[in-house]
Amino acid sequence: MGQESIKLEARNLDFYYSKYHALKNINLPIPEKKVTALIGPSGCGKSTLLRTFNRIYSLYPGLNATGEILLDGENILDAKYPMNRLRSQVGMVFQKPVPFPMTIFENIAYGIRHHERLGKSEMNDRVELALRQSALWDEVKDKLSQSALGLSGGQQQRLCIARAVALRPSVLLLDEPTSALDPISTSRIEQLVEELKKDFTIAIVTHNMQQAARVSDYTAFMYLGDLIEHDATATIFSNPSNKQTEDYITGRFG
Ligand SMILES: Nc1ncnc2c1ncn2[C@@H]1O[C@H](COP(=O)(O)OP(=O)(O)OP(=O)(O)O)[C@@H](O)[C@H]1O
Repeated sequence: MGQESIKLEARNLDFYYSKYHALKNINLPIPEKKVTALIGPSGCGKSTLLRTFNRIYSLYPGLNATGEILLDGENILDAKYPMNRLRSQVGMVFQKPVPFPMTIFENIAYGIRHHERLGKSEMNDRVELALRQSALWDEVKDKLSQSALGLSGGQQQRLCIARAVALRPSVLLLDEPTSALDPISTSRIEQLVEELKKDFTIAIVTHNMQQAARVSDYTAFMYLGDLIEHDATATIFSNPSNKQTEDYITGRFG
């Protein structure tokens, strides 16, 4: 690891789906304003780990995390950590873009209203900024009052990113954000991730190793609920220390 400051950090993190032990003693620092990729074969726990970072699992009974996840040094797993604050600090974007069945403008404004009261012109500015930050503004500025469902898949995914950044989080979690998209839309999202890391700390789950190599600064390789290796992306892809990591990145399994 370099000298970056650590924004988010899993410490001795275990996670259970009822009795199933899905994450085993995970220790992972996520440096600020960098991209950290989580990779590993299907079922290794990448999405589970990403979801613990915003405690989304706490919506479901029977799921349990132990250990700590520190966000700016505060443990977000602590029941006293306010969920509202967590939701505004840590934004999430899912695999399949799911815009709300509303106008493009309302898709962004809706979430903002849950957290803040803004006047009309302030709201307009915030919506515009979010759309600019997501590289969507030029394509939608003349149709903000049209339904978001009329956008292409790639545009819908950038709208979902806009919806997340509109709440001004410090961390963005991206769960296989391009796996439902064509190559051109994928490449736009990858460029966007490069831009977004100037303002946000990003963790991205991807099953696409070329994507991890292209977009991330750090890569964590997981296998069967264990974090096997975590290092600078260049090191993981050129000189991994662990044999399992090497086998995975060279395509020998997974
Ligand atoms: N809601 C759930 N209830 C029970 N077990 C679950 C649940 N969700 C995931 N699991 C199990 O936890 C393990 C990790 O799943 P997870 O989705 O985190 O893996 P992943 O690495 O993201 O896989 P993929 O690349 O296929 O999405 C798997 O064995 C999975 O079957």
